[in-house]
Amino acid sequence: MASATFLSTLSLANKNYLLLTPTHACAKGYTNNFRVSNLPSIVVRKEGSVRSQGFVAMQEKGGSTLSDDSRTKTPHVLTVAGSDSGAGAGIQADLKACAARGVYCSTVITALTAQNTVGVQGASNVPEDFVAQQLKSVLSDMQVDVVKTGMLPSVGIVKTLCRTLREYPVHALVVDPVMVSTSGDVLAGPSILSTFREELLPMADIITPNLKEASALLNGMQLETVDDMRSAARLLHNMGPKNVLVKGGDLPDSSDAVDILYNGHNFYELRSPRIRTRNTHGTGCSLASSIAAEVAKGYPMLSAVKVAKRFVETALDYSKEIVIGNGPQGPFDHLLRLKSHSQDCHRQQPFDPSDLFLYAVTDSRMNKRWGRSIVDAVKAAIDGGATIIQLREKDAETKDFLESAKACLRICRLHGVPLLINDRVDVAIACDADGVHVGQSDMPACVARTLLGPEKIIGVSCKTPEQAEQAWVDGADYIGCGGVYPTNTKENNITVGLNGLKTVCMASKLPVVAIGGIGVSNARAVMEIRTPNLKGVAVVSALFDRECVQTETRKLHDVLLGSNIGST
Ligand SMILES: Cc1ncc(COP(=O)(O)OP(=O)(O)O)c(N)n1
Ligand SMILES: Cc1ncsc1CCOP(=O)(O)O
Ligand SMILES: [Mg+2]
Repeated sequence: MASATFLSTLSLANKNYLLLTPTHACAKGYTNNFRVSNLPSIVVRKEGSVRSQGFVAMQEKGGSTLSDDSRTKTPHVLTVAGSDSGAGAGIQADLKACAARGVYCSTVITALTAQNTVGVQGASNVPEDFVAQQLKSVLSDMQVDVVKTGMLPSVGIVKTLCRTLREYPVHALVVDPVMVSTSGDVLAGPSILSTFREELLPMADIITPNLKEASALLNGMQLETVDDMRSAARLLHNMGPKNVLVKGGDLPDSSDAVDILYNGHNFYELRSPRIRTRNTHGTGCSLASSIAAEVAKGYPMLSAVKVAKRFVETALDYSKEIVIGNGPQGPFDHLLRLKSHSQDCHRQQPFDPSDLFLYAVTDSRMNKRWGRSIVDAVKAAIDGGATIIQLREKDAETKDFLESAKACLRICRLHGVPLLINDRVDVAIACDADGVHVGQSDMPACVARTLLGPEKIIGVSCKTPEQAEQAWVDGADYIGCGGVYPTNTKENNITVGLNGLKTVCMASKLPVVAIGGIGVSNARAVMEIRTPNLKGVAVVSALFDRECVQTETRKLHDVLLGSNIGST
């Protein structure tokens, strides 16, 4: 029994853990995973001088152990690097990469560079003692899991870093041996090489040189083939780092990007198609930071490198057309969003409840019956005055649905009409639709919100005030209430009538659109229930089970305008 050794219990992720001092743990020989009474496993590690003032608990996680304290389980990377005023590389890239990978990132700045997409116009080193002060501030206070290094512009700064890391050991050290910027400007001169070799590399868990850096560290060795990269990785490994990733991005005549990872036992050739883009500034920093982030989360090195490489490739691919700066090497977008924002047709307006005014909901069977494509149906509805479109394609194959959705989205964006997808949150994400509509037995709105993010529109079908309240709590933007009248479009649908609609409207904190059996003949009666949050009508058959969608939409539009309600 360990009852005499534990001081208290620690709650992490709703589980209780025993908390032991390093002294107790070591006295008991608890230097590895163990199980005490009915509490879950804990690993306790004896720490260096600063950490031993507190208690360091380490949660068992697939055999991998990372430090943590009782206040937070956030993985933490400290980047020690230079600032890039253009924000494509350096500290700024590291912060964005870590944020994108969901890891906290603190920063020690070693140099300021005046830099843009053209090149480096100036650089000013931070004094060594101030680098030391920054390191101490972070490492003496925060539980850093992984230190990642970038631009280390002087021998003194490298030595300061190594000294501080011996004083404040961390779980892992990722060294990106930055020497020359992508524009060809020197960021750390040759004088630094021997200190790298003798002091920093032996402490590293991984180093990530590109061909030029690997060659510089190996006294100018020529690196032109994948075999050369393997030889370089082996020679660099002899200098002491646990892993070496030689990046072959500059390898001539290769349609693939080939990197070689060597851990002293095995070589891994990591190949991926080369992404043709000018926006590659900061890829090295971002890759190293992403590796650090994955290691901080507890991944083994091979997985960390694979995930990091995939992340950077995806970001490059998403960003291949963005235009930032006039120089030859632009930055890329770590958060994978700039691409869609940069498109002229991106929906720029937030959700406007008045968009619910004339809500056209497509139906694949009706379109088939009338021999029209979904795209033609959507075009006609917009031409007739529809103010929002929902694709409700119950029978479509996913691949076809996605293609149609993309085509419809282009039309909707041209006309400033929001496009929502019924039921299929996956399709909405894949085509970057403006939102989704979900029913009571579809994906819960709160889950859809998590997947779609804060900006997308989410509608929920509600027949009762309780459901309307839940939709509000779940973060929906509007509710659809019906069937107001009997309908053949949706099987076994309960009709709530005008009274049911009114009851839900009165209770709802969200704007409401009425649905079910609504058309030219009864739309006015629906709008005349006169509750302020009833904003419009959603219609399927009265628009799409007709010969001319545009004419029917136009007629309904006129009726709604005539009712003069809900249009503001
Ligand atoms: C605007 C609007 N309101 C209600 C519905 C119905 O959604 P749901 O209850 O999920 O039923 P299906 O449409 O999926 O059969 C809707 N689609 N749109
Ligand atoms: C999808 C749906 N949800 C409640 S009623 C309904 C069908 C509406 O179709 P129609 O407008 O043809 O009655
Ligand atoms: Mg549904």
